[in-house]
Amino acid sequence: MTDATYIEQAEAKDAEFGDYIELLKPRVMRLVIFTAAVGLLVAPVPVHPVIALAAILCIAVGAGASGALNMWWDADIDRVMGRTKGRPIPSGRVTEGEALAVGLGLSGLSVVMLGLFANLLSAALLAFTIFFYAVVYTMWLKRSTPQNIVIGGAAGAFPPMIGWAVATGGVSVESVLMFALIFLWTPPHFWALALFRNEDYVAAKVPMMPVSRGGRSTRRQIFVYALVLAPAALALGLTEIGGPVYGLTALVLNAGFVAGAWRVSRRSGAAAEADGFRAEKRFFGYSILYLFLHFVALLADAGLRALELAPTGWPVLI
Ligand code: HEM
Ligand SMILES: CC(C)=CCC/C(C)=C/CC/C(C)=C/COP(=O)(O)OP(=O)(O)O
Repeated sequence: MTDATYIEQAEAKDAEFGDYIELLKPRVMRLVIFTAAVGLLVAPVPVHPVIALAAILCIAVGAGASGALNMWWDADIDRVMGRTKGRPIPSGRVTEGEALAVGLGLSGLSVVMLGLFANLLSAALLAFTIFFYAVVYTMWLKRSTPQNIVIGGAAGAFPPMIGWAVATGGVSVESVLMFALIFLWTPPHFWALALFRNEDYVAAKVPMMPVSRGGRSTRRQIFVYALVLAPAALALGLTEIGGPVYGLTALVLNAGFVAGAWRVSRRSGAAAEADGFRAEKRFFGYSILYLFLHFVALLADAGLRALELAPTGWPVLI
């Protein structure tokens, strides 16, 4: 065998592994995993670092597995949409059978391992989250109602609650508010993208809000969700895991989010088309930063408390 053949084989093998990783939707899931990790780390019960790492790995594998199941079921519509037609199944690099096997295998493995490393509640929540995204959202709601991502978005909101359950073995006001933060954030996050990817969803006949109810209604709803999201985000700052960093961060970020949503809500479809959906694209990018920084701020306040540089809770600001 020549050197060139060796190199070709090595490259083909690497590419194959990369395709399986792509099935796990790593770009979206990294923020999901981060929120789960923060849920675990800010809980008022210390977790042994090895258990914490193992649990976060299990949640990451479970999240990836649910992504593979989503890609298996959605292969037909992914083939039609410009954004997704290069994915491993539509482009023929991974078969549907392989994606299903990866999805089911990793789902089972992640749930069992989390049960062994942590506790039953967190494993049950992980199993329910995978089921909710892969079955309730992907197989049922996504193709049947414009409220698909409102209800289905709950799946993306569970991870910090799973992290919290790993540490505490329970559910609390704090974990419910972290859930609410992501749950209420999901519609503005996704509909901003759906506005500038509308043609994809029309072609694939997926009844996303802009397809079913039109741009005007979607823009108005983005603003309404931003208004409801702000108090929920601020309320998290009033709990035991809130603190000065979170309080100030949430104030600034929510003012920006409401302002951005207002701007999007005031634009006509024609104006958006004319400038290439600049405001919608910016708002979508900002939505990701928004969620990331809320969880960074929670982590920072937990750090301050651990160093005994801040008392617990909101009163520190007053
Ligand atoms: C039902 C709920 C959700 C829907 C329908 C949704 C939809 C999407 C879509 C279609 C994209 C574009 C992805 C691409 O270009 O391939 C995206 C991007 C993204 N989403 Fe969401 N999302 C949801 C929930 C979440 C949640 C819960 C998180 C994190 C906690 C999240 C984090 C992200 C991130 C980080 C990106 C950017 C990925 C990149 O860098 O390309 N999403 N989302
Ligand atoms: C722990 C665990 C199981 C976490 C799961 C978290 C979760 C449900 C994240 C959802 C984020 C996501 C990739 C939505 C895409 O929806 P889509 O399928 O409509 O988007 P697509 O068109 O890009 O496939």
